[in-house]
Amino acid sequence: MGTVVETPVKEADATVTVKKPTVVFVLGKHFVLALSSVFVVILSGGPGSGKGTQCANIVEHFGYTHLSAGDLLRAEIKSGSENGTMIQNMIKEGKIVPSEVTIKLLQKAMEESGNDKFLIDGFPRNEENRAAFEAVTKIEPEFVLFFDCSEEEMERRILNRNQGREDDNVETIRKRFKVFLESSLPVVQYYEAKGKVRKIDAAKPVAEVFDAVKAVFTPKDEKAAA
Ligand SMILES: Nc1ncnc2c1ncn2[C@@H]1O[C@H](COP(=O)(O)OP(=O)(O)O)[C@@H](O)[C@H]1O
Ligand SMILES: Nc1ccn([C@@H]2O[C@H](COP(=O)(O)OP(=O)(O)O)[C@@H](O)[C@H]2O)c(=O)n1
Ligand SMILES: [Mg+2]
Repeated sequence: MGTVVETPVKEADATVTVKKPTVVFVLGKHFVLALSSVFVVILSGGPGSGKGTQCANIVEHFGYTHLSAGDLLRAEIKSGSENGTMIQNMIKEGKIVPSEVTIKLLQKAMEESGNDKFLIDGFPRNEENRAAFEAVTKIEPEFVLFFDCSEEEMERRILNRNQGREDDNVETIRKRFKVFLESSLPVVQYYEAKGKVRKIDAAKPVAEVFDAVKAVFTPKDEKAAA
């Protein structure tokens, strides 16, 4: 994780170890590590556009840690957490879980990973997600990979996904498409205005999509040398 200087910080009777230049601040009664020195890439795109599939490829080739907001929320349901029922109902309805819940899961996963390069898949999904994440973590993504795919193709893929997901049915898919258009696309537009969006034609076969993804991750000087 780069050069790490460990500094003990004391607050009340809690002691945490901070890795510089990480910033620590207090949210409610809990310490929250703001991992402002990490390298974050956001993956956005409609449900079924292939985000998870390409994340697995990126992890293998470029050594990132993959954090899927949906996977973290599904694991939280399985863990028997007090928020489990609420999360399950939101997912069944295709609604976005309150940011506080998702951000805590993301932060915990980042802190436990031991890595400093993250793919954040399926987050932020609305303006509330984005603003809360930035306010709490101070993390600014390096870029946003946007997977562009037609609803027709995404629906076909989801109905063949076979992962036993409760939201992979026509009724919920339609709701998720609506949420994507109304709530998630504006976030992509926000990053677009900052010049951070790298748009990928995600309707192509997996290997071709990965070729396009690889080109985004490969530093320019390496591309010139190749
Ligand atoms: N480029 C592709 N072409 C065809 N099928 C794909 C492609 N990418 C992913 N899939 C399949 O489509 C389904 C949805 O992909 P997934 O990676 O779970 O998407 P997302 O995380 O964006 O919802 C999976 O069954 C996956 O195997
Ligand atoms: N930031 C997020 C991401 C997912 N979710 C919930 O989790 C569901 C599944 O998300 P996902 O990322 O696993 O879905 P896919 O795009 O992979 O199909 C969403 O439809 C939301 O109900 C959320 O509430 N907030
Ligand atoms: Mg996914």
